[in-house]
Amino acid sequence: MSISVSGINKRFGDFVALSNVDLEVPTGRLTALLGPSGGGKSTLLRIIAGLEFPDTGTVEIEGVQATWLPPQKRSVGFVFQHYAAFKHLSVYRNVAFGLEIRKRPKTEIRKRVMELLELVHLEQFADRLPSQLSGGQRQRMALARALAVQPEVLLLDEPFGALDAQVRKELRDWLRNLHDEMHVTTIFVTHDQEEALEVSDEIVVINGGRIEQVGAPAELYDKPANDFVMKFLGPVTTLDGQLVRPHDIELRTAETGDAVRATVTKLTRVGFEVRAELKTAQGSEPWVQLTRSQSEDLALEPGREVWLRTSGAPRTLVVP
Ligand SMILES: Nc1ncnc2c1ncn2[C@@H]1O[C@H](COP(=O)(O)OP(=O)(O)OP(=O)(O)O)[C@@H](O)[C@H]1O
Repeated sequence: MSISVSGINKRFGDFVALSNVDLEVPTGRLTALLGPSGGGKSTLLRIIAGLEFPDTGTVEIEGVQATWLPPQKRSVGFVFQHYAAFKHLSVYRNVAFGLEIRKRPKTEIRKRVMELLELVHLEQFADRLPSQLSGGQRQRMALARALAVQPEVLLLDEPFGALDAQVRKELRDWLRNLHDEMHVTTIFVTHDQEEALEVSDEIVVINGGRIEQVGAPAELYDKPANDFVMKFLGPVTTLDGQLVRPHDIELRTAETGDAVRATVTKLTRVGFEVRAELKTAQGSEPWVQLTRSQSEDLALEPGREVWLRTSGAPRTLVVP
C-alpha cells in the first residue's frame, strides 16, 4: 500500500513538531525516517499510524483519505520502542492476540502463529512468557505480533532501539530479509545513520520538524542537499572552508599543483584504519581517513609535511 502525506503541520502548545511535511511512500518500499532526537520522526510515524492527528494536512493510504481514521481501520501494523507485550500471556498468545480479537478460527490462528514464530526464529519459545525472552527476542515477538494480522503497512519506531550493537546488526539483516520476502510497505524510525544506510531503500532525513532531504542511501551520502544532511549521514571534516568526507581527501607526500600544504599532527590507529590529524598552512585542522597500508606506504608520522587535495564532491561551508 502506498502512503501519501501532504501539508502536515503539528504543534504541541507553542512547540512546532512538524512543519509543512510532504512525503510519498510507494507500495512495497522500506523507508527510514532518520534524524536527531526531537526532530519529529515519531510524531510523523504516529500521525501515519493514526495514534496522533495533524493540525492541518492529510494522510492518504492507498489513495484513501485516512487522516481521521482510527489506527485499527488503517491496515497498519506497528511496533513502538518501549513495546508493551502482555506480560501474563505466553509468546504464542501475544502473537495470536490480534487474530483472536478478530475472531479467526482456532486452526487458522494456530497455523498462522506457528508460521510467524518460525519466521522470527522463536518457534521453540512459544510457551514462554515475554519476561523469559532476551531483548532481541522480545523485539522479534513484537514484529511477529504486528505481522499476524497481515498489515499492508508496517510502522516501526526505533524497533531495535534498546539493544546492543551485535543484536541490532542481526535484527537489521533480518528485517531486510523479511522485507525482501514479504514486500510489506515499511516505514521505520531511527536516529542511527548506519542503520538507515544499510537497511532502507529510501531515507527521509527529518530535522527540526522539517524534511531536509529524501533519497536513496547512496544519493544522500554522495549528494547531500545541505551541510546538515552531509554531517548527519557520515563523518565530515573541514579543509580550508570546505566540508568534505575524511576519506575523500587525497594525501600525498610530494607537492602537486593545486594541493594544500599541511603537517601531520597526530596519527591514531583504529583497527585497519588510520586517522591522520593535520594542520594546513592556512591554519585549518582537517583529518583524513586512510587504510593502514596507505599510511605505511606514505611513511606518515607526526611532523611530516604532506599535500592534500579533495577527491570527492566538497561543499562550501556556510559559516553562520
Ligand atoms: N504529546 C506531546 N506533547 C508535547 N510535546 C510533544 C509530544 N510529543 C512529542 N512532543 C515534542 O515534539 C518534538 C518531536 O518529538 P518526536 O518524538 O516526534 O521526535 P523524534 O524525532 O522521534 O525524537 P526521538 O528520536 O528522541 O524519539 C519533541 O521536542 C517532543 O518533545
